[in-house]
Amino acid sequence: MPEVAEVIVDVPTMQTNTPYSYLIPATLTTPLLPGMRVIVPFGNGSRKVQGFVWRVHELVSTEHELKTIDSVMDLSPVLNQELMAMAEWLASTTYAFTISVLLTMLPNALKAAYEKWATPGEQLSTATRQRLFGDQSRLELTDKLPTAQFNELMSLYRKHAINVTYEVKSKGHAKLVTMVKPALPKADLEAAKSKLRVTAVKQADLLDHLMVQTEPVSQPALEKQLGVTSAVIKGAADKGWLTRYQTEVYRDPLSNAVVKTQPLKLNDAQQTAVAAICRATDEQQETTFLLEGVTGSGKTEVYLQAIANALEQGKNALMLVPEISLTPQIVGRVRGRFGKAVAVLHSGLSAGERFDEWRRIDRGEARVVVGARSAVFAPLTNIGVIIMDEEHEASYKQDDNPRYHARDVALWRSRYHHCPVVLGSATPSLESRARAQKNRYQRLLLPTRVNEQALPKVTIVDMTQELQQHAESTFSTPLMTAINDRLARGEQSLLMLNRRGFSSFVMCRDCGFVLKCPNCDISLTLHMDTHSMKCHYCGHEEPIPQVCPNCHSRHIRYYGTGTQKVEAELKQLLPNARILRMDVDTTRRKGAHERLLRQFGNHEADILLGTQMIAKGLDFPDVTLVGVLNADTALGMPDFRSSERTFQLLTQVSGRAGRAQKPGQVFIQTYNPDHYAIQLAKSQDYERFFVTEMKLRHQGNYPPYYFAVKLTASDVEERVAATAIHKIAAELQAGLSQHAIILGPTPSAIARVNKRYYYQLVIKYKQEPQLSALLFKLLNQAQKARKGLQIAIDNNPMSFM
Ligand SMILES: Nc1ncnc2c1ncn2[C@@H]1O[C@H](COP(=O)(O)OP(=O)(O)OP(=O)(O)O)[C@@H](O)[C@H]1O
Ligand SMILES: [Zn+2]
Ligand SMILES: [Zn+2]
Repeated sequence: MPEVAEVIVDVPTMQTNTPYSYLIPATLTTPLLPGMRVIVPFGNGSRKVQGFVWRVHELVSTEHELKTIDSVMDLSPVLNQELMAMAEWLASTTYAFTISVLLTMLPNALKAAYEKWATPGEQLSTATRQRLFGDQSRLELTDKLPTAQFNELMSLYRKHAINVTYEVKSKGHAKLVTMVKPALPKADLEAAKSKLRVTAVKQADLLDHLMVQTEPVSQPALEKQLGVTSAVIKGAADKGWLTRYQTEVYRDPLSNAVVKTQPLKLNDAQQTAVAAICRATDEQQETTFLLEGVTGSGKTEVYLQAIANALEQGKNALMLVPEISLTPQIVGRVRGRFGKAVAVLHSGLSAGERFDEWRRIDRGEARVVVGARSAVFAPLTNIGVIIMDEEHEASYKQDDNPRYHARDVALWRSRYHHCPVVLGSATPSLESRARAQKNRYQRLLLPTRVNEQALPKVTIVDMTQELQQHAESTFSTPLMTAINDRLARGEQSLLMLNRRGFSSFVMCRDCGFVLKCPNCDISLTLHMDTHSMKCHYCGHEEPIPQVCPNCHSRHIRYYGTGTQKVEAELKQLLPNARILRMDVDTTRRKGAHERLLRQFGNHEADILLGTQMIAKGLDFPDVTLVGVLNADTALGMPDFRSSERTFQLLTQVSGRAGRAQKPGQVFIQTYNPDHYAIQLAKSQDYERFFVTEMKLRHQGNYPPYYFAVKLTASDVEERVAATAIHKIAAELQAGLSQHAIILGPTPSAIARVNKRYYYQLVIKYKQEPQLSALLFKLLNQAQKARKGLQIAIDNNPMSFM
């Protein structure tokens, strides 16, 4: 009986959740399973696309004239049963298309790259053919072709004078290394050596080595060890002395040696927490724990011992941390405890490294996975515990399709594997803390720092008063005094510049003109390192203007407080201090982040000046001072979460001070000294903040009291986007209950990005059983209504902006 595969195809311009059916070729000998990648013909003509087998069924009589699968890319599924089941759930809860969910789960190396090839058609004249193709039978259509040639080929294509074919290329490839082993017994090698000319020293060395070599070694290692060239090895292979073969090796992203560590003796609170988590692992309970521990309370040690227990039970463990490349310290700690059993997944790896780590997990060779957001899709089986460090971090939510939150995926996997999840933080998200209040999550507390060290003393500096004394300075007198004290004592300081929504720009003093991006409604940012103006949204770049483009005045000035500018000011104030700067510019190169932290850890600098990057996870014993240069930037955002963000950030960064023997001190510079988020960050009183903020959320009908969905319509024509969002608003009004609240429609906070206009609305609701179906209906309608109009749905958005 012929079989049919239902395939989710990868056609970006034609989004659909419906699988397409294809005949499975009778010649295929291995079974075709869900989760395997295939190449299938699509549409008219010879276009080929990649797809994922979704289901397989027997051919039924109603299915005729099905196309046949072209080829199968995998011998076994690249997405296992768990991930395929999850994809269906994730697509429906994030309002994403199944294909984008499937692709998100895979490492980049397994995503298809498409190549376009042009071949001459029948109607093409010989002269044109000769001019365009020369002696070649086909040409690859890439943007590397000269524009004129590319355009000519395209117009010929429209006239059917040439054909265009698509080919699917898989980028994933294993790294191979040549191995060498002796091919003859010792006596024969001995005999070969005796026949050598006396001048053949290298060959003699090689034979000596082969006589004692017991294990295969890699050819490059052997060449290096004996100081011979590859020609010598090849010659030896030709003579039959040795055998060479290729074997697969993994690219190791963490070649640096790590120090092996032993479990620490836990304090009572840690002990209670570890015991509760271990019991849930052992009894296969899907408990969600909220591990609420002040900064420096030893949460990491709790994670490590919970993981150790899972491994002892023969199970595996998943540990999520925010933006892992930013916290090499944490990776070091996990590796130090579990060594080679650890795989690391994060965006700082090369595609090849990531692919190799992924395969080590897939093959069961790595038993502990540490990674950032997308590591939540690691193909780990038999999970015994899932850990999510700094669970309140916004980076766990993906702000692109599919707009998933890693916490939701972690909870789904815990139900699938019947294992506990540990959500850890010094400042839990309001949502999680509220669930603990209702006993949906089990709360575990680490109320004090290890060794009973006190939390650092926090001083609030009122910048409105400071400003009256010395107008131009970023640094207040008390903070400057404290920094000088640290320099005198040989202790270290962290200085944080809060850069969210805040950067250097150029303004004309005569007419007030601000240089803006031609594609987006946002001012361009000044970058001194590249001497250019850049758009942070679309990447547009242009030279720094010398005269005002508007009034031609020469009085054009730099504004704002970029980290570079603050660094320059600091150097002037403290010429003898050694300063390291950490921001997007100084950490762009691979490994730069790690290097900066290592230098700081080795006391090669007195001051680490950085953006939010330095706020979390760092554990340096000699840091006794933390300075926050501008606490207010997040507070100024018109968003319901701005107080929560501010409180979290200030508490986290304060927690970097005084973590070992020496007590810590913190200075927070602010223009809103009386704001409750700043006052409560001063006392580092999370529980009071929780109660205060919950009251306000209750009054304003905000999450976690209400659920929220944000809808955005965008188009290259403003009118189209605006009409679409108003139409959607009307349908929602009609389809939802009276209790649902719709905010908007309004233009989005940044109304134009990359030449597209954005309009949005937010739905707040408590219970709307119809909502999900209605949203899917609206999504499909809009997609059909006009090509290019895009509707994005963000379920539980991180912000309403
Ligand atoms: N039981 C223990 N005995 C001795 N030292 C410990 C113990 N537990 C943890 N520590 C040490 O205390 C320090 C702080 O611990 P850790 O970094 O895990 O805190 P944390 O709770 O994750 O803090 P943060 O939220 O600020 O990142 C670390 O240097 C760690 O090695
Ligand atoms: Zn732009
Ligand atoms: Zn001007």
